[in-house]
Amino acid sequence: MIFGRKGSDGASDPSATALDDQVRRAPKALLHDHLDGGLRPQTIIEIADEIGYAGLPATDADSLGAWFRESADSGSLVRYLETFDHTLAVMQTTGGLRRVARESVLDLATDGVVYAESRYAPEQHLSQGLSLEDVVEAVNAGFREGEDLAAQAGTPIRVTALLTAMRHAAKSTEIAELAVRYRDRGVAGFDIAGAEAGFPPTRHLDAFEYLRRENAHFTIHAGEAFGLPSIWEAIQWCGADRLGHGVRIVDDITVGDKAFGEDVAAAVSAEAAEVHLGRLAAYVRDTRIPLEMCPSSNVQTGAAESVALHPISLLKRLRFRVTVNTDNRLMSGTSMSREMGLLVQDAGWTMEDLRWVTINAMKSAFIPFEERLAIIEGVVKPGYAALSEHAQA
Ligand SMILES: O=c1[nH]cnc2c1ncn2[C@@H]1O[C@H](CO)[C@@H](O)[C@H]1O
Ligand SMILES: [Zn+2]
Repeated sequence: MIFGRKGSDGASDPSATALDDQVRRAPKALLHDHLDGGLRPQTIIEIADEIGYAGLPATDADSLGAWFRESADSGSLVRYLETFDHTLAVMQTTGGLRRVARESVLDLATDGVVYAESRYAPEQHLSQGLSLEDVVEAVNAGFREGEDLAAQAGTPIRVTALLTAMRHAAKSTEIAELAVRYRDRGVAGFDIAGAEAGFPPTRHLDAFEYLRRENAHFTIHAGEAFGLPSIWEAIQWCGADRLGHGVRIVDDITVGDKAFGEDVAAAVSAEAAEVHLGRLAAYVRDTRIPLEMCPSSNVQTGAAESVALHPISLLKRLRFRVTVNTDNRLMSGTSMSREMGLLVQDAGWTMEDLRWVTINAMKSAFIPFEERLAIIEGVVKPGYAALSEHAQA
């Protein structure tokens, strides 16, 4: 049982197990997953041992995994981000990067993910003397190894990298240039991440203008810890193709005569007819800007109250271009199956909803159109069709 559901008598609920199984077997697409937020605890321990890093807060895998989940649970994005010090510490060598990249592909493939964009900030992996190019090439090598092993295991997956620049730093143009240099070699786009408040995306306008001139793709973490101005800048000043999180777009949505936040429980279950979109929310929906939503992560950083009350359910009903993502599998103790299972269990989603968000994600991917279409038509649709035939049999 993936999600740990129990029936009211404490025994396993067989229908829940069947559903878990369906969700796990469904083909899944993932646009927002941080490479440095998805390590196996045991790997962190082993690499730390090899390189002599003595700073880990625990020395057995279970306690270390629990430490990450609990420390990330503070309700503050800034504190959440502090936990990355330990994962970054073991990702400073080509061997470490390659292993982490390979294992992340295998873990995603085992979970039924068929397409993933994995992001990381090359500038955070230079402390032991690697160059930016060394970092990208080590990660790419790990991704290719992971893809080969996953294909051999009968769980094929396509993985591509997004290069992130840290929003508090001043390397975004350099990283954008790196992303363009590697765009035909395993890198599909660019992102900015890190603490949001006080670091608006317009600080990095040069990088975004350069990427647009180069016909390159980028997403921006916006509307997570900070609200509408951040989303507006990301779209209207920077020209983001997609929004990382974007949950706070609901600040521009009213239900009846109330703001979304005034009565969240009523708002998430509102009928479309009662809902009014402000100009920015309408723009995001009209222009089909993809929202990379990460339910568990948002609950941990305080951007949402719970999965049941997460704005994603209203946004889905209003037919925004919603996608479901993991963000940081280690810090949230999660997987794509778990995020989707929670939406089913806590927010009433159906398998049809999961199929819809998966197609949304593939439509919004940064790989070329024909390759996206091949995965939608050749993998996602047949995979869901097989599941429903199996369920009816
Ligand atoms: O949810 C998030 N919001 C903002 N930044 C994040 C989030 N998750 C991870 N990172 C940041 O992105 C870097 C590169 O992967 C991570 O090191 C972390 O600092
Ligand atoms: Zn993120």
